[in-house]
Amino acid sequence: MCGIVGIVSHQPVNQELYDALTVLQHRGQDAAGIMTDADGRLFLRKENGLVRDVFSQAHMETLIGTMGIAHVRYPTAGCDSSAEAQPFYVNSPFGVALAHNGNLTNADVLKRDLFIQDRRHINTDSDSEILLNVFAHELMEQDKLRLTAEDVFEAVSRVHQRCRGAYAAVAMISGVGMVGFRDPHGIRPVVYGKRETPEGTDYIIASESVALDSLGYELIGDIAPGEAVFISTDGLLSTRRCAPEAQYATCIFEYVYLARPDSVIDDVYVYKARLRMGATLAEKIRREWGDHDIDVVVPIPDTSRTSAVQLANDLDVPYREGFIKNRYIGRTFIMPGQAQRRKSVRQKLNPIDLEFRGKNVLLVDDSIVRGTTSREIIQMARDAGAAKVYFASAAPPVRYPNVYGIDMPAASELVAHGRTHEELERLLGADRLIYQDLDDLIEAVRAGNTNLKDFDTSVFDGRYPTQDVDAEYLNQLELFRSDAAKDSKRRAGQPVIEIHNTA
Ligand SMILES: O=P(O)(O)OC[C@H]1O[C@H](OP(=O)(O)OP(=O)(O)O)[C@H](O)[C@@H]1O
Ligand SMILES: NC(=O)CC[C@H](N)C(=O)O
Ligand SMILES: [Mg+2]
Repeated sequence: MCGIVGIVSHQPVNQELYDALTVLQHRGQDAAGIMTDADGRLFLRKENGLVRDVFSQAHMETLIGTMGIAHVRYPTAGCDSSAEAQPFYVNSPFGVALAHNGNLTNADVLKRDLFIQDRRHINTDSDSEILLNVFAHELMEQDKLRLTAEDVFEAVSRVHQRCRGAYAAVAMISGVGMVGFRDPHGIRPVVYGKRETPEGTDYIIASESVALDSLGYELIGDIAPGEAVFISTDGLLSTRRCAPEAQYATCIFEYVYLARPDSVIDDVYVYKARLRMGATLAEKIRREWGDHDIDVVVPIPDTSRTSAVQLANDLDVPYREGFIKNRYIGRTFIMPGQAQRRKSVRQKLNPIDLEFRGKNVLLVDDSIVRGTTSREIIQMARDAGAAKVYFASAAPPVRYPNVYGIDMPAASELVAHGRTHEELERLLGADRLIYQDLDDLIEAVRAGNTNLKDFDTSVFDGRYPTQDVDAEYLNQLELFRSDAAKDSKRRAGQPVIEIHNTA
């Protein structure tokens, strides 16, 4: 999923970009980067690691300038080398840098076209470097010595014509300004906002509204599907719809798990959507299991808490924090490699056995993907003395790969893929397993904004809104990006020679 942010300010932007990245850390834990522009000179620091580890005091002091973009990465293409950390940069035209959240589904074709038609060089396997080069090429095609907002919008329109898949991006054109754009399905979120200062208006573009809240910016709105927002270096903002056929198909998994609950995406409060998920799940339990014998509802921290509170409330059953989370362990789902994920669940969560002993416990999670968390947790609840362990998921079974910026490339790694409900119950070791229905999930989100007609629900129903994902594409993806394929690459231990322009 990745987190992106860009700021055009009247003050140095280094600290604000850093602070925004820490607030977006939940979107990517593998690498982080900041690039700033000070009067036409660009400064870049990017490296693998968490935000707090990547930037030292010395780096921060060197990242000067009043315009900049930044990124936290969770890889979905290429590899996890620091050479593919973002922002990416090309020197022509004018010097362009880009940070991308999402995943292109026609990266191979684009890469070939860039080489053969556009005579551009791509140096990594990252689709984001491809996106940058398509954008830079189309800017070049405007053939202007001084680019205007209209020229930038034209280039974005051409990007929409050439690129397929998911992309929420922020790009900086040295000496010209900053542009944020979102693919015509609006699959990944991106918002923009402003802050009035005595020197003038500062602008921000970011993956989630929580970044604006924490920096004191006021939300102007979401960048709509196919829309672009341009802020010139002298602080003028303009927007344009750059794709005629644009229509919302926001990734519904953002509301289930990816986004922070205190963010608002496409006018829907993520927190309220999660409360409604808990309510519909409670309704389903009452409908199908009227004589349930649940003594206590226990969430699996962190993300499921919001749904679990509402579920417990509606069932009129006590809600208890039976698992304590180690606050120094990050999100396990977005960690690379299954071995690390499995180990992290045990390090991350520890039961308070008082809450389990002799009780019928309903554990609640936001989703079951590979089944890493649920399998471990159910066993931990039993070890802690639970009489019965039931398990509820606020999302339907995840059965299909994601191709739009979540690293779930292989159906075979998804625990619900090709398994019946009973098989899953047995495999996870639950006395009863309850999944949210897809229609209920959609309604739980749509209730916040009834203008949202469609969502990207591909991980639940295999319906890919970009309509270019077929069995052949998914087979290739599994071949190259499954855990096994990535592990064997890592084991091969090939050294990576990087291109950096840091001091
Ligand atoms: O079935 P799985 O493959 O285990 O994936 C699902 C789990 O992963 C996520 O938790 P994570 O620890 O990443 O983050 P959280 O602290 O935000 O809940 C999610 O909230 C589920 O608990
Ligand atoms: N999760 C994402 O948004 C990833 C962005 C891009 N595809 C990368 O791998 O770096
Ligand atoms: Mg979790």
